[in-house]
Amino acid sequence: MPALLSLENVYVDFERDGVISSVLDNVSLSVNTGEYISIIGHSGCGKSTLLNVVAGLVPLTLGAALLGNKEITGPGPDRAVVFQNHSLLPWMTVYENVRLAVDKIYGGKETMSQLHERAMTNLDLVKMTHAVKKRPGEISGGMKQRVGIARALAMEPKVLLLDEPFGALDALTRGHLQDTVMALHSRIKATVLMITHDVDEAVLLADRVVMMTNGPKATIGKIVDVRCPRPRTRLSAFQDPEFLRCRQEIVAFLEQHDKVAQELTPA
Ligand SMILES: Nc1ncnc2c1ncn2[C@@H]1O[C@H](COP(=O)(O)OP(=O)(O)OP(=O)(O)O)[C@@H](O)[C@H]1O
Repeated sequence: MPALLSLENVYVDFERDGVISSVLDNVSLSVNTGEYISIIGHSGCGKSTLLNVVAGLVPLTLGAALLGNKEITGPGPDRAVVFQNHSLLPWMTVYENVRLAVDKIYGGKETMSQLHERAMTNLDLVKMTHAVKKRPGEISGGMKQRVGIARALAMEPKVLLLDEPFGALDALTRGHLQDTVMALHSRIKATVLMITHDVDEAVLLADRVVMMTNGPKATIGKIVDVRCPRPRTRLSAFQDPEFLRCRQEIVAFLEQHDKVAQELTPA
């Protein structure tokens, strides 16, 4: 089966005040339909840059990024991004925030009741129909992330891009949202690329964990296949030797690439 998404020898350089910095150096990755990929690596290595390449927000310096055999040349409705800091429009209700995305993509092609149905179905998927009339300022951080995910899902993207989607949440809310995303992934067979700093989260959710080397000139250092059976629960995963094997491999990789700790260790 051909890959849904392929990054082929991707290089990204940024230029600031005439100084060029090479952030990504020869990154290649193929992602199949329905796969859940976690991306982990030390701060500043280039994870968001990689995600932004797929989102079409960052141009490549060299190489190719293909989605369904078509070159990615800019943002498009086939890719939806959920950021860490929920980017809901504060003056709109929960419903209006989701409906806006629905109208943008399906407006003019579907009836009003179909558009309404789309917004409500996706709010129902993330269990937020009780708060449709509330504004973002009136709901919790976890709820805002749920709405952000509903808005992204409502676009029916080929790929869902999650940039540290649970990073700003407390542990309990984070756990609930991880469960929601796991359930959604198995239910709608979404293809997901998720950035996280949390090793357990990376393993729990993913089919493969992509580990990036430190920048500048970051690349993919290692990929771990997570063979824990699905559906997964936190409890079953944490007792699964396969989960622990993956966890150990990632922690070892991150420690090996931990520049800060190495700088702090006396010679
Ligand atoms: N538009 C840009 N122009 C110039 N430099 C940039 C730009 N975007 C990112 N960078 C630089 O590229 C490097 C990688 O940034 P990026 O945000 O991709 O890393 P990250 O791994 O996602 O970081 P974190 O884990 O801290 O969120 C950083 O040094 C950053 O300053």
